Amino acid sequence: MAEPSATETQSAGQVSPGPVSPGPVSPDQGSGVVGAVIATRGLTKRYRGGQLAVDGLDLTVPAGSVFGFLGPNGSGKTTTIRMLMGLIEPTSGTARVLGRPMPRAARTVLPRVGALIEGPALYGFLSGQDNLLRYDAADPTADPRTRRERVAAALDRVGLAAAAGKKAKAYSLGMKQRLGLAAALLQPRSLLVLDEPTNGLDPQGMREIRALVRELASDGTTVFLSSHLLDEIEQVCTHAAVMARGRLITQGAVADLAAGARGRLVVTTPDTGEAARVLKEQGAGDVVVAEDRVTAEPPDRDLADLNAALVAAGVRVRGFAVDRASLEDAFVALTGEGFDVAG
Ligand SMILES: Nc1ncnc2c1ncn2[C@@H]1O[C@H](COP(=O)(O)OP(=O)(O)OP(=O)(O)O)[C@@H](O)[C@H]1O
Repeated sequence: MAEPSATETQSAGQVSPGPVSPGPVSPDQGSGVVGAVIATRGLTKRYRGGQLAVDGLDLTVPAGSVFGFLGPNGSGKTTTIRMLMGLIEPTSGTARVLGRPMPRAARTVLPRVGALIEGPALYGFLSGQDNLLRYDAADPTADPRTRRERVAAALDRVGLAAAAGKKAKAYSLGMKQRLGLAAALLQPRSLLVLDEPTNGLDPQGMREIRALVRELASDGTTVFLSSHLLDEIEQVCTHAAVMARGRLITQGAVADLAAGARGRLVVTTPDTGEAARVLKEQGAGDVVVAEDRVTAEPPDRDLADLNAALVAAGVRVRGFAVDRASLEDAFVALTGEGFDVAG
């Protein structure tokens, strides 16, 4: 299968339902992982130029999760999503979505999947409502007699009912993204796949989309969303997988991933210079002084001894705490490098 060009990928922004009636699809059927909505084994993509974009990916997305697919730009997220959606063929390995192999079962699977990939393809000169009517009309399985109700319900679901008659070109970026989500929600979906849904949005737009994702997930729809923003994943997702350079670094419940890493030690003191010296002497790593605080990676020993050493050296300790570990700490601990986000 030929690789779609950038423009083809854009026009595939909404994966329109295929002509085949979906029929019952059990999420765990044949995936080998009970309850997995997405399961990949050794999934690999090498582009024609030789670029190894995805390398032996074993991904398991539990049913009902809000699953964050996290990684810096270029780590292989979009390539993975394009393989999951049957837009490109893997070089090797397998991908099952809703229990069926992709891309082979695309016509059966895609009607159950709402997708928003690389931004929605919208007609600016049409109203939000008319855009959705067109999307719905392009779906051969959609009953024209109930089209208006479906469109109204989708607009309502994403909070655009009041702006339904406004031309899409007058929408803010956040509203455009919400309209894209409404298009993905015209039919009942078992899975929503959102590629960087908050990319390019201002903080208000980001909040809107995050709130909407949480709400969509609350009715049990599995949501798979990619992001290069660690805090976004922490705020929205129940589960996450972390990618770096095409490889899976870790995956699991967000709480477990962060718990696997130690947070930073924070010492508040007027004697920062002396505190930094003692912390280094005691084996703390990456000691940083900022105003009246010294932060460091805690050494692998009882922190009570560390505090005692500070006090014994005459450091007046106002505060001594270990910050809650974040996913970023987990990423740094796992890869030995910072979560470098370009753009
Ligand atoms: N069509 C293509 N042909 C050749 N190389 C590609 C192609 N698409 C992506 N790549 C390369 O594959 C690697 C992974 O890219 P991919 O777009 O999947 O990453 P990503 O994590 O989604 O990043 P971004 O958020 O920037 O899209 C990158 O090095 C990229 O340059």
